[in-house]
Amino acid sequence: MMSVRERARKAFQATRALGLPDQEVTPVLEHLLKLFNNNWDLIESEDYRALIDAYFELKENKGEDNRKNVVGDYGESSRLPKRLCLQDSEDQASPIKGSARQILSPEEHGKPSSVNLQQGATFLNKKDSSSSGCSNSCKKPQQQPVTWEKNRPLHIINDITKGTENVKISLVGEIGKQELPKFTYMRDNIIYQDAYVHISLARVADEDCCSGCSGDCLSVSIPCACAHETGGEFAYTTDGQLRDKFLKACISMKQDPEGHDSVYCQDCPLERLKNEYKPEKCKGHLVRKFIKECWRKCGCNMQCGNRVVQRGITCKLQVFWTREGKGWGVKTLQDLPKGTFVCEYVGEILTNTELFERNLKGSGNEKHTYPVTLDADWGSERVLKDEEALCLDATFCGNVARFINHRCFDANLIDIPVEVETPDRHYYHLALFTTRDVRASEELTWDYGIDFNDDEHPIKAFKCCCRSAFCRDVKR
Ligand SMILES: C[S@@+](CC[C@H](N)C(=O)[O-])C[C@H]1O[C@@H](n2cnc3c(N)ncnc32)[C@H](O)[C@@H]1O
Repeated sequence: MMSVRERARKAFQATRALGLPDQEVTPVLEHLLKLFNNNWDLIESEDYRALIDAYFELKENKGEDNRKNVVGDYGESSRLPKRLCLQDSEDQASPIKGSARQILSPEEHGKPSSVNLQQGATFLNKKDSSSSGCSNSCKKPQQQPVTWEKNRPLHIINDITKGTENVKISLVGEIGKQELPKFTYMRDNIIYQDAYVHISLARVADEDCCSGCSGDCLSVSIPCACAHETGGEFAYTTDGQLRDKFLKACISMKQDPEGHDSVYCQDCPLERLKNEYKPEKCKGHLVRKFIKECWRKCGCNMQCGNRVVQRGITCKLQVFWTREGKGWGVKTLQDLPKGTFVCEYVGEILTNTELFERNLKGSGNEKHTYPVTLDADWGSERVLKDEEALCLDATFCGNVARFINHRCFDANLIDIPVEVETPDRHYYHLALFTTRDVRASEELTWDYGIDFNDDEHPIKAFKCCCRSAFCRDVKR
């Protein structure tokens, strides 16, 4: 059991990470403790969400000049900050639900009383500059911590994962301002219909696993067969981060694709989609670096250091509404060192043809799109059959990664292919790792690798609002 002193120290550590001065946080903390009957769990839940929101609400209400009177601002009222309106998806147990219900008055609760994340989302993208309201003249080289600006009631879903992940992932929006996302949360990829993904132990050759190992493969002096893919050295360090050299090579490949090897399909599935009868020549696919994780045929245990992605999300993340016209986005609620695994991009596994057919069924006016092509193996010698040219589509079913927005060139995440269950490279996992140290409350982004000038691409590019100094969407 942590002492009060220790708990207070941790609370200040969290607020300091956001740049909030201790002397201003102290009275807010004291007030909330009184309100919550010294229940520290309520202060600590959601990464000190109640404390941080109370602080910002007060600041916004009173303005810079009145900060010194912070204690008096709450007076003896037993109200929660009105921006805190807590909701759960119906089958979730929220740590603050009981207390929130007791404390909030009906008008403070706001309108909606329950949230369902249902199926039935939209699909295709539209180059819609009017709704985004952004232009490339508003560039900033660095991503900034995300905080709430306006004094509006907040809408919080305690856990969008409905208990399927190791950690809860909350969603925060402004009531009445934006529609809640409609999709089914899924922790793992699932085949939609025609995709050929053959997972069988018989397909895993002896040289593709380490049946002779035991315990943790990273703790032995001579790396086992599972390190062959990454040049005889595991991709991970014993701290669970990506090895710097490996990460650097992946980033360099992403940032300078022309300077790296590409392979060309004999009959490119992407070109076939653009023009079935007269496909153009393959434009090339980058030869990607793969991570290979130990799996079921390996002798090591689940805690083996070479099993990171398959153990799932461990970082504290939050879905929030972005202000730049990108829709929902994801931020981290904790500092993340460089090379940290954040999450996998999860969706339905579709063939490219199925994706194309889905596109045709859509209205063409959908604002956001969620497909990612699994083309890291498309350039191998053989011709890919249709059922082997795959993509992940998170439109209807997916995990938190479906909310992560794009940033050109200097994104703080990078996508890396990961082999887990099958050595067949037309199916693999796509994992997102930090490219640098990321501070708590920064928005997480990855470079989707979009060519904003490719007007022929079956999925139209959006108007980019990434604000990177290196934004590639310069034409418009
Ligand atoms: C995978 S989703 C990301 C989550 C999405 N923002 C949402 O609200 O569900 C991709 C879509 O988000 C939007 N988006 C992502 N990054 C963007 C950016 N840099 N600029 C503008 N829109 C962006 C685009 O509409 C894109 O089709």
